[in-house]
Amino acid sequence: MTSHPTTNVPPAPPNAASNMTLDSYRFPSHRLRRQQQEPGRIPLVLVACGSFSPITFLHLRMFEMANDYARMNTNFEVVGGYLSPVSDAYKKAGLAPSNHRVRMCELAAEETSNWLMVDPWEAIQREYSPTAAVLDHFEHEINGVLGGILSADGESRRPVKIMLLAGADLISTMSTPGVWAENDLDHILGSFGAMIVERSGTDMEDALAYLKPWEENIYVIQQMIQNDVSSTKIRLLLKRDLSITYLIPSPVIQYITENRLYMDDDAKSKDKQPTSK
Ligand SMILES: Nc1ncnc2c1ncn2[C@@H]1O[C@H](COP(=O)(O)OP(=O)(O)OP(=O)(O)O)[C@@H](O)[C@H]1O
Ligand SMILES: NC(=O)c1ccc[n+]([C@@H]2O[C@H](COP(=O)(O)O)[C@@H](O)[C@H]2O)c1
Repeated sequence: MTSHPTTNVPPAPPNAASNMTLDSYRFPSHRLRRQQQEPGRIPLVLVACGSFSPITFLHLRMFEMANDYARMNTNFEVVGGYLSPVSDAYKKAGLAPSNHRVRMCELAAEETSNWLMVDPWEAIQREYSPTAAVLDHFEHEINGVLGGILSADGESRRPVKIMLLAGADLISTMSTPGVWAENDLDHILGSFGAMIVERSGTDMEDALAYLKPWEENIYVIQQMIQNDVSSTKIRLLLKRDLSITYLIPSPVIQYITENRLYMDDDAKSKDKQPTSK
């Protein structure tokens, strides 16, 4: 008995993020709002950096929570949201090959949302890109190459604020010596800013204590419905041959099944070919 979908995952279109290489890379902007809808607000793009091995509903929920938070509590207008999977050079335990992680993020974004996108730029780099460099890349693409966004009255162009979207566990690593360069912290939290989703197991006050100099640029989002699904727990269930249905999007489950991901520790490093199914 299975509640998994039985149809095959569709192949990615040729111009999809998951088919891009360093040579063919183009910044995905198909869902980026090109004109503001609300005059007087500051246009905002949210960028979530992470392993996404695999992507879960909580990763997707973070964007919805941040969008609600921005609308209700700030003067920002969210005009786009990006998932930026880390490159294979990160070498974290449980990291499936980047082509698979990008495709899973793409399936999740395309199938469950009308505003989220996946940027494969970080994932396809041979070297690891620190988060500050990833945010610089978004700044360059959105405000440099695309020239920002058209104002609501259509009469001028405005720069878009780029902000990191992360869970509290990530922000708590910022006070761990040696994990983040001091300059990078200042660049991320001083120039860009961050929206932080609380996470059980992380004390928000402790996590923020070290980050006082930048507190005006840090927005803390409480989860009204606690969800502590994590990629680690999903991988654990898969290894034990237990169901992951209703924890991650069904096309992603289907993709994992078809590509036999997370079956054992070797599987992640062996199959580096993009799926052609
Ligand atoms: N349950 C959760 N609550 C709040 N934030 C979360 C949750 N799960 C993931 N995040 C955040 O999502 C971002 C991407 O994280 P990542 O892909 O490393 O996910 P993860 O589920 O924590 O992974 P792993 O279990 O492999 O360490 C991070 O900023 C992380 O803090
Ligand atoms: N120095 C840095 O820029 C730095 C340090 C730790 C984590 N990160 C980023 O945070 C994200 C999540 O990392 P973890 O899965 O290790 O929590 C990744 O995208 C990673 O690149 C960046």
